[in-house]
Parts: sequence; structure tokens; C-alpha cells
Amino acid sequence: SLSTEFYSSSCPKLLDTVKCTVEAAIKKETRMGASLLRLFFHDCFVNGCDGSILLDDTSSFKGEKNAGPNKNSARGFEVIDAVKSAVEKVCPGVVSCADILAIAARDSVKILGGPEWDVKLGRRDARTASQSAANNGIPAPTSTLNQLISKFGALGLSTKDLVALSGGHTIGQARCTTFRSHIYNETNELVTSFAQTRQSNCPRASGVGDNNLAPLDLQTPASFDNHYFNNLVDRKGLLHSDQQLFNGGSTDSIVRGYSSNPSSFFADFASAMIKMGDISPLTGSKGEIRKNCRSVN
Ligand code: HEM
Ligand SMILES: [Ca+2]
Ligand SMILES: [Ca+2]
Repeated sequence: SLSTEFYSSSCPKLLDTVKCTVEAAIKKETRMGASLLRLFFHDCFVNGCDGSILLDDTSSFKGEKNAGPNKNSARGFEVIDAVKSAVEKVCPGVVSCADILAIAARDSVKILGGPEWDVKLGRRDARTASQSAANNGIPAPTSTLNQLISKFGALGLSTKDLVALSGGHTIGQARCTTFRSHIYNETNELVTSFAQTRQSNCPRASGVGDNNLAPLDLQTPASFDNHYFNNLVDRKGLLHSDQQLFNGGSTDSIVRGYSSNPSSFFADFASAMIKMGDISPLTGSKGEIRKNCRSVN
């Protein structure tokens, strides 16, 4: 099983090396912290946290990068490459890409002001990836609350984990195409002024402005805080799936709790990230330690 000490003798400089490269990337572009956090989520939800999302397509298999939830959307692969080369310089052939992603996600949250946790390590890298598993496993922004609960439940994550982890939307951006129908057709769930603000940069007609960006947290998209939950209580959730967490259902009370008590959100987010990081890792002699995160050895 995974352990926080996994590389302490085989690569004592690992954590400092990763942090240094992630810090530089976030300094260059704040949004990168959000993108790295999301990459880890999209890895863990497809055959576990095994670095599968990092593999480029080849002639013999279709990887996950072009699955619906990732295409024109998942970003940060160059940063993971940069971290991997820095790590290979200090301890060649020792550290998996899956673990690098877990550390990069943890560091991103911390650098942007969120909670800290000791990251468990010892994952190995998959030798394959699955486009169809990515399409089926990663929840869509059109999901209902029940669909979200069951997608998380299928991976051993509770309803509370679902709400806490959705708090990842306290940072980062979404494209118009992912929230258009919510801001035009579900205005009954939203405060009018918010729907209007978002409509102003996301035209109603599909195909127009599809890639225009809006912040997932309208207040502090570059800080990891609990404002995402305040927004939901104020009926200013950007995605349909966000507002589903506070729309008269069973999760309203959890959202209210996190909106009034930031430290309970931080504590629950940290434990849910550790739980998500534990989803079916490859350990022992399974998988491999990739030399290049984009391809199998
Ligand atoms: C609950 C189900 C979830 C759904 C339906 C969902 C959906 C989405 C969508 C549609 C986007 C915008 C993508 C784009 O327009 O390109 C997004 C962005 C993002 N998601 Fe989620 N997400 C969910 C859960 C999570 C979780 C669990 C995390 C992390 C713990 C997370 C972290 C992020 C981050 C940080 C961004 C912004 C990325 C960036 O700016 O590059 N999401 N999500
Ligand atoms: Ca995976
Ligand atoms: Ca925020």
C-alpha cells in the first residue's frame, strides 16, 4: 500500500524538486495550479491514479487525452513533463509519473492558499489508457445530484467527499460550452444578475464563443478558499453540476456547513484528496516507472 515515506531513501530530494518546478509554473500562470489539480482528479477517476491520463495517443490505442472531458480542456501536461525531467536528474528511473501528479496537485492547492497534507506515494504507472473509461468515468457538468453521488460512490467516495472535492472549483476556469445551457435554461436556479453577467461573455448560440472562459468561483478564482460554497448558497454556481449541490437536495446542509466554516472544508478536502489518491493504485511489480510520462517504456 501507499506510504508517505516511499521515496525517503530512494529519492530524498523528490518533494523539494517537484515543489520548485510547480511553483515556477504557477508564478508564470496562476491558473496552472487549477489545471494540475484537475489533471490528478481526471487521472484517479479512470482506472485509478496510475498516470493513464498522461499517455499520448498511439497507433495501437486511443488514450484519454482526446476523451470528451479532456479534449481541448485538460492542460498542464508540459508542466508534468518539466517536473519529470527535473526529478529524473536527481533520481533517474525511480519516481512514477502517477506520484508526480499526486505531489503536483497537493503543491498547487497549498501554493494557492489551501490546506496541506502529507501525500501518500508508491504508485506505479499504467502501461495502457482507456478513452472509453474516461468518457464513462469522469462526471459530466450536466450530471444530476444522484448521478454525481453514484459516480463518486462507485469509486468508494462518499457524498461528503463529493461535496468537499467539488470545492476544487474554488480555483480555475470553465469554457462557455460547459455552462451555456445552465445560464440560459436554468435561470430559475440562479440569481438573475449572475446569469446575465455570465451570458454577456457566453453567447446563446452554440458554436459562438464556445471557448470563452469564466471563473468557476466568481469571487476568488486564483485563491483556494471556501468562496465556491458561498457562491452556491447565493445561487451563483457556474456549472449545472455545481448548483446541483445546493438546489434543495440532500447535500444542501454540507454546502452550508462549508460556506460558514472554512476550516471544516479544508480538513474534509484534504482527507478526500488522500482518499481519491488511494483509488486502485498499481503497486509492487505491477505497471512500470515510465521514463517519459507521455509514453510507455
Ligand atoms: C463533481 C463533478 C465534477 C464535474 C462535473 C466537473 C466538471 C468540470 C468542468 C466542466 C470544468 C471546465 C472544463 C473546461 O471548460 O475545459 C472543470 C474545471 C475544473 N475542475 Fe472540475 N468537475 C468536477 C469535479 C472536480 C473535482 C473533484 C476537482 C478536483 C478536486 C475538480 C477540479 C477542477 C478544476 C481545478 C478546474 C479548472 C481547471 C482549469 O482552470 O484548467 N473538479 N470541472
Ligand atoms: Ca488513471
Ligand atoms: Ca476561490
